[in-house]
Amino acid sequence: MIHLKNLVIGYEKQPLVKEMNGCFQSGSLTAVMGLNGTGKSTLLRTIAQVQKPLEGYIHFPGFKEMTMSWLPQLAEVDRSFPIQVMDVVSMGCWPKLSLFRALKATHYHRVHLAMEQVGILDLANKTIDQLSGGQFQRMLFARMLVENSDVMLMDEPFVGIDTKTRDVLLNLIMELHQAGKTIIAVLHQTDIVHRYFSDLLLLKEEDVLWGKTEKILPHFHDSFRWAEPHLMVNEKIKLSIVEA
Ligand SMILES: Nc1ncnc2c1ncn2[C@@H]1O[C@H](COP(=O)(O)OP(=O)(O)OP(=O)(O)O)[C@@H](O)[C@H]1O
Repeated sequence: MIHLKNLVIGYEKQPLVKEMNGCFQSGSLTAVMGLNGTGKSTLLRTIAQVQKPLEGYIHFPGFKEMTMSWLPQLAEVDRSFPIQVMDVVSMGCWPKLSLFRALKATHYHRVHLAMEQVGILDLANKTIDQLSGGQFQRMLFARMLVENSDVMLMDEPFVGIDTKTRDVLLNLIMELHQAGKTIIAVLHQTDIVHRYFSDLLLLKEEDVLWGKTEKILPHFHDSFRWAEPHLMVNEKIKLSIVEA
């Protein structure tokens, strides 16, 4: 469980939203929504402990040795670095390796499997500057699969990618959820949140609403009447895992 207690997030002593209290249960699937600039990414960074809260704290009861991984926003990542796809995905093994220890056959097997799951095996030897947005996101997702952490934080996983990639990643998120991972994802797509995410944390100006999606989502529509049509995805999306 991830417990937020009187948590205030922000920068330079300026809070972004009201204090937060509540829990992400282990194995829960939570969407974080809100208008631009309300603090969604800041909340993820604070949970990941790369940023300090202004007030309050986060603790992790029930986890003995909790591991956490992070899927960054595509726009935040430097895509010009001269490195191959396979090397990026292999980085997912690093947190579990002691310093300077080489990858073993089992690690390579995991890397291979993850690239296969996201459909980028044929891109293994390409450098990352040769990838499309969707291929790049699949690669970052494969790295996260290799990390296999207890908690997975995803910052706008479906922005800047094609619908086919979105469906592949959404299927994998559902599989990870069924495997018991705790998933917290910043999302803008209300129909995906409505259909697939059981819990919703909604950041509104000066307010935080948190609970079951069916109760909270209508409040998002209140503040989002001007929702950008291109962010609303096709209702015909087919997900094998959900329909099985
Ligand atoms: N390092 C920083 N220092 C100061 N202010 C920052 C910093 N990073 C972000 N901010 C500001 O904090 C606010 C919240 O930013 P954040 O990226 O968390 O919002 P968001 O809800 O994720 O937005 P979006 O939907 O546009 O990604 C914004 O007004 C932003 O300009």
